[in-house]
Amino acid sequence: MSKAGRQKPARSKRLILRVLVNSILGALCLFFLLGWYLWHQSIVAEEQRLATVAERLGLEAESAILDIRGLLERLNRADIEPCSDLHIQWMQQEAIARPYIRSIGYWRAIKRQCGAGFVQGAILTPPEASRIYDNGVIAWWPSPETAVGDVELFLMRFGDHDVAIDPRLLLDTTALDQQAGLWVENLLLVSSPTEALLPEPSTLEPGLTIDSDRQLIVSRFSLNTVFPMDVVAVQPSGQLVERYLPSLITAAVLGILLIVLWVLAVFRVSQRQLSFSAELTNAIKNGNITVAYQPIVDLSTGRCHGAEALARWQREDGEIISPDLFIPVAEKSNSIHKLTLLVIKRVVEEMGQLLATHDQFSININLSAQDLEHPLIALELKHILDSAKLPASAIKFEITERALVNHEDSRKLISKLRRRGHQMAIDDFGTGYSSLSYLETFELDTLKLDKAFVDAIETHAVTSSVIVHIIEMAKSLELDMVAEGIESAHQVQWLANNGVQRGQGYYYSKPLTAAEFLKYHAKQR
Ligand SMILES: Nc1nc2c(ncn2[C@@H]2O[C@@H]3COP(=O)(O)O[C@H]4[C@@H](O)[C@H](n5cnc6c(=O)[nH]c(N)nc65)O[C@@H]4COP(=O)(O)O[C@H]3[C@H]2O)c(=O)[nH]1
Repeated sequence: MSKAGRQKPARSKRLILRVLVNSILGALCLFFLLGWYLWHQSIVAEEQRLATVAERLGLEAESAILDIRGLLERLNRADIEPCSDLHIQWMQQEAIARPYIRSIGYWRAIKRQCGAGFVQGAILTPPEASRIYDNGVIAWWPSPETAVGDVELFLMRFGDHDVAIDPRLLLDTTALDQQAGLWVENLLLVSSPTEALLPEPSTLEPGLTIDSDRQLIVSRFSLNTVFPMDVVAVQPSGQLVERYLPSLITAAVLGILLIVLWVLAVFRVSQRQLSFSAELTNAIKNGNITVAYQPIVDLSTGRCHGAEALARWQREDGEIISPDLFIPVAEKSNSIHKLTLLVIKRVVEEMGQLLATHDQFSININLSAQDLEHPLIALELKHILDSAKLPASAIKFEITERALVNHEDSRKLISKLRRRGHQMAIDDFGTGYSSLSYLETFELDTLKLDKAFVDAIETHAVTSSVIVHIIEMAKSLELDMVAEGIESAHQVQWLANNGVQRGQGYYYSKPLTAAEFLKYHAKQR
């Protein structure tokens, strides 16, 4: 093996490196994008959590105030002797049923006459009210004058009754790790914890605010049923990091692990593919491609009139690779043109003598789509045949339907080659997308019936009826027909009866080496 053959080409190393760098960059982009998305989602979830806390606390406070107002209305409406035993007993029951009510009192004009609850009697007689609302509610903000023990109560009077509320119990922050406060008209009624430094609601927009100076997320929830109330809940934004850091670290570790696995997989696959492709390029460069010949036989006489040249690649380790595998790789790596030229040269070397002495004998060579677009192929072919003094009729070309897709280039080359005397066959017809009208626009001589249709002869497969149509079509286009993949005498009979002139297949012979084929041909005489 040549030195060039042993060395992995620098080009493929560069390609692997490029694929690796690209896949690492791609994976990193994905990683950071995903990280950013997760982080963003965590912030949104956290903000949502805080907003929900503020809303829940606000709604609970509001429901207590509404409940109190309803109770006061009921007490006012009751037809009962004020400050009678029954009245006091009723107020007592209502007071102890609600944890936030310290006392319920009965007023006449500006004086509390009697009361019940934890603070009994008429002791709560604070001076001037803080607010008188249009809805009839009169409020006293918590102050030393409303204090009972060390708790300053919030008084709310409606009609002849009032209620002393322990504001601490309007804000249930049990099991919360946020700080919160309840305001009635910009007056802080209660906060939890008591020493919490909370921003005034008037300084905040309703909803969420990020206080980046103090590194806080703040949520304000406002209500205005009985009187204006606000709940402000606060949490340090650092808590977010604390809460989500462990799961983010786990995700990052998993992500890095996946990236490593992904890059390794990409590396292995590209290394395999590129080394396969590089190995093939070397094999073509070093001429390590052989040609097998499969006889093409006249179906009625059984005589061999030609052969199809089929490329073979035997790797270093002796493994024979099917052309179905390496032809697409050669096409992708742009070495198909060199491969085609190599096959043409081999055919001329190995079959030149036979072709020169048998003017009815010809060899079919496959052209790929890229060959039809190559600007030099016609020139190079002419040069090879002229050097061997062979006429153009000695070589026929097979093109697949796929190769006809880029039809302008294909049409030009087909026309040029035919003018020189080469015959053109369409291969694998019926397996692609050609229609009859499309086919008509090309100058062709032969139609090769694909093995799939031959296999289906006289079976119930759908393809068995298609072959009849393809044969009719070939006849109407005046194309010769060669059937591929014949494996039985029955198929030969059927094809011959239906007007197919020639065929190839294991029934006659498998593809042979050059020496075997020359022997096979010699026996025909
Ligand atoms: N089971 C079965 N198979 C049969 C029978 N008779 C022939 N074959 C196989 O069918 C394929 C016929 O070649 P194709 O249709 O041109 O299909 C060819 C052709 O399209 C492509 N190919 C082969 N050599 C070249 C080449 O030099 N250049 C290009 N561009 N393509 C090539 O590779 C394809 C596969 O080639 P191969 O593997 O050699 O496979 C060959 C042949 O070995 C049969 O009775 N039974």
